[in-house]
Amino acid sequence: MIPKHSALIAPSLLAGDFSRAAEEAAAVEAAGADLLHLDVMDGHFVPNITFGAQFIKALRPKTKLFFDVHLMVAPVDAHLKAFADAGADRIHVHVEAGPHLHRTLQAIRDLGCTAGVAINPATPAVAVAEVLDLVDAILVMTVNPGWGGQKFITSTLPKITRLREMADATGRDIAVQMDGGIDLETIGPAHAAGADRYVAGSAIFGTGDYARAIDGLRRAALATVRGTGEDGRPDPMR
Ligand SMILES: O=C(CO)[C@H](O)[C@H](O)COP(=O)(O)O
Repeated sequence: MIPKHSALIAPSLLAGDFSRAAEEAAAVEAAGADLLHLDVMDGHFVPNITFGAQFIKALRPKTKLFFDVHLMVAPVDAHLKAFADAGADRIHVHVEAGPHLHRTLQAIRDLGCTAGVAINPATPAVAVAEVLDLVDAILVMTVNPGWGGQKFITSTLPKITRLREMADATGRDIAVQMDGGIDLETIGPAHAAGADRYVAGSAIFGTGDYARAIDGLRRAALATVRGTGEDGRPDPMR
């Protein structure tokens, strides 16, 4: 398969310095990031606890980056409005978080955000088939959610291709977004499999040069696409 899609880079603040969160957000914006990925963990759906809507609201005036909010939270419905009010542009919820995914995705849209459905490594692609009309992105977990700095699970690659095919079959422009263990080695195979946007924490915030890291990831992805003239920076709102 030759992906026709470009490569957007979404630094995950999870790997940044929380004591300087606003500076970190501004720094990746200046370094050429396409989106800012914000990982909200509840200590229940996943073992770790990070931050909530108040934190995101405080960050909102500090950067113009698209806020790509990943809720690893169950149950989630009662919290959606707080994240929309805080300034989320897209809210991803997990297919595994239940109990009424269709209602949850509709609620996100009714709040004025775009919706993404996140899918864990052990969950088959077909689990999202009935909600594709409600989402603008599929967030494919390429690690088990809960922590940054984990190893990319290569057995997720065939699922990326299946999800790309399912997304394209809708005739709508649905992003297929990788999350976890993305680095210079893994981004190429993920892109070749059909992904078009990439969450990267350690591979950006773990370096001393964010611009070089972001540019390197984008180039490494696009290098796998034969004949592309794309610059990798289309509209992140889609
Ligand atoms: O959702 C996540 C973990 O649940 C993180 O976004 C993800 O792990 C990114 O971090 P890294 O690039 O360091 O793997």
